[in-house]
Amino acid sequence: MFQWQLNHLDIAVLALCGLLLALLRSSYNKRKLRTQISLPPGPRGLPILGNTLDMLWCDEQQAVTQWGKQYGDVVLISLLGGRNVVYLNSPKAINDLLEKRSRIYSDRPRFPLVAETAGTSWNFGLTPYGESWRLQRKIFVNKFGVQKANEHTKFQEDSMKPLLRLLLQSPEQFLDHIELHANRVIMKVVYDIYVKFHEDESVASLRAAMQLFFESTRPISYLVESLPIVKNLKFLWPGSLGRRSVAEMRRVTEQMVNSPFAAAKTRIDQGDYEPSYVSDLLGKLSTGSTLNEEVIRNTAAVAFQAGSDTTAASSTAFVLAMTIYPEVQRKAQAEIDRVIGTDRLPTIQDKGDLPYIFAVYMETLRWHTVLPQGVPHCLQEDDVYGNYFLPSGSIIVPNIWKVLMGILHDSNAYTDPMTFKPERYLSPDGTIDFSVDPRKYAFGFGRSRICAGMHFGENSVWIFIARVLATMSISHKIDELGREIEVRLEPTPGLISRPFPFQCAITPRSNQAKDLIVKD
Ligand code: HEM
Repeated sequence: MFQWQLNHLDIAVLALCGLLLALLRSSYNKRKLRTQISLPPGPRGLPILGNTLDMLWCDEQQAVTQWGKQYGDVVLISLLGGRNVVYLNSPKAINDLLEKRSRIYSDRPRFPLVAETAGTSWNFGLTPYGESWRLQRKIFVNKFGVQKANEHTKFQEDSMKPLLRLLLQSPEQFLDHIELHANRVIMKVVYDIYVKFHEDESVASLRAAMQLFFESTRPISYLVESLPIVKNLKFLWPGSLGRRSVAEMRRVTEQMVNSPFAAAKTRIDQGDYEPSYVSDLLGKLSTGSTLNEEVIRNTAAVAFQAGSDTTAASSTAFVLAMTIYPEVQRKAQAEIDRVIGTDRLPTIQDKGDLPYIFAVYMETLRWHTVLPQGVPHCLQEDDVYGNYFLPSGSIIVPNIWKVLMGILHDSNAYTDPMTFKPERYLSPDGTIDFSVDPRKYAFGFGRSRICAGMHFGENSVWIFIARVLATMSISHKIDELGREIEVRLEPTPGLISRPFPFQCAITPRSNQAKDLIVKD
């Protein structure tokens, strides 16, 4: 009988043929897919320019939401140079792609104008999915993740008193006070620097760098990548960028990254410091470790940049909501009075006993979306979703605002979405119903890219809400003719959104509340 014995060479040749066949088949399948299925729908673009002009001269959030209504859950637009931007407009599309397929959806696109003006290499929140990002995120999460967030609560609580005192003294400047407070918390925890005033030198560089950052992340930035000549046509750059020299813009960011770190280090060297993110990590430096001073300095600056404006924006949105919805304020204060009493301030330990306050926090995150379009992700491989082909390299934008304003219509959870209604999260027995938790969207997506400071941020915003409610009454400001000054939620445009400045009246709830604020 015929017998065929395989030697090592035959096996190797067979394995190679198998591999080749598999590669050919996969490439054939991909080509077939490209021709058989179509790109997602989207607004018709111009030849060569694609939808570039739409992106330059429109309110992006409005345009994107309109496209969502017209074209559905997944919308694609193309930019000059062939770059595709895919908008995800439903919780299902976001979950299916950014969560379930996070392996290939966790990269970041290049931010060419940020790279030009501020540099991106120091900021792991903007760097590509890879080893360096992984290392820095790990270090960061070790200090700010769910396990560690509670280690910072003491300062988050203590810093509320100086804020409440400022609100007593000059309530009309509440927006500045909230910003000072947010900066103060993050600067103390990260660098052990106590920010004294709103205009304090230590945060001036952050303010200037954030302005740069907002302007550099506008849609025009992708044009710089598609058409490098735009780099030299500075009159096309958004906001103030065109009027400033690149060297000056770089200096601002370098100052934000370097100055507080240097100040913290000097104090540590002199032995005159309290523990902070920087001192803890500097204490762990050892030869041969992947941790080094540069990584500590850069990740500290990321916390400073990502953690200030976001918490200030949410806290401000809460004050606006309380101005417009006095009945919510009354209910929340009644819960605090009932559970905590009036002779002490709530602490983070009380969170679980105050479900209505937690519902107010959740509704604050939903009602005003701080990052309405998240931070863009980037697709690393060609992919197929339903009947759509999604090309590798596409910029993927989760339309968080649309989702938080429109999702779950079927379950009635987010009906009447423009109204601030904490009751949406409460079960009939008064406990929280987490099935419609807006945190699933407000903090971004994918185990690897979800907000790395969400637990810390939650504690900051929650304690702000609870202590302001415990001690202050927020209401409409009255004008000279005795009329209420009308206010409404109008979000500022940009990557990080705040409510546009508004007026309100903030007064102590009672003499007892005042005593709690004033006494040490
Ligand atoms: C209300 C407060 C906050 C909100 C709503 C918020 C929201 C977000 C969102 C939507 C993202 C994008 C996630 C994605 O790519 O899908 C993000 C990323 C990030 N956030 Fe937050 N954030 C908040 C507070 C903070 C705080 C306090 C810190 C730091 C202490 C922080 C640090 C970061 C970092 C480092 C990233 C980038 C993560 C990465 O790319 O690996 N955030 N945040």
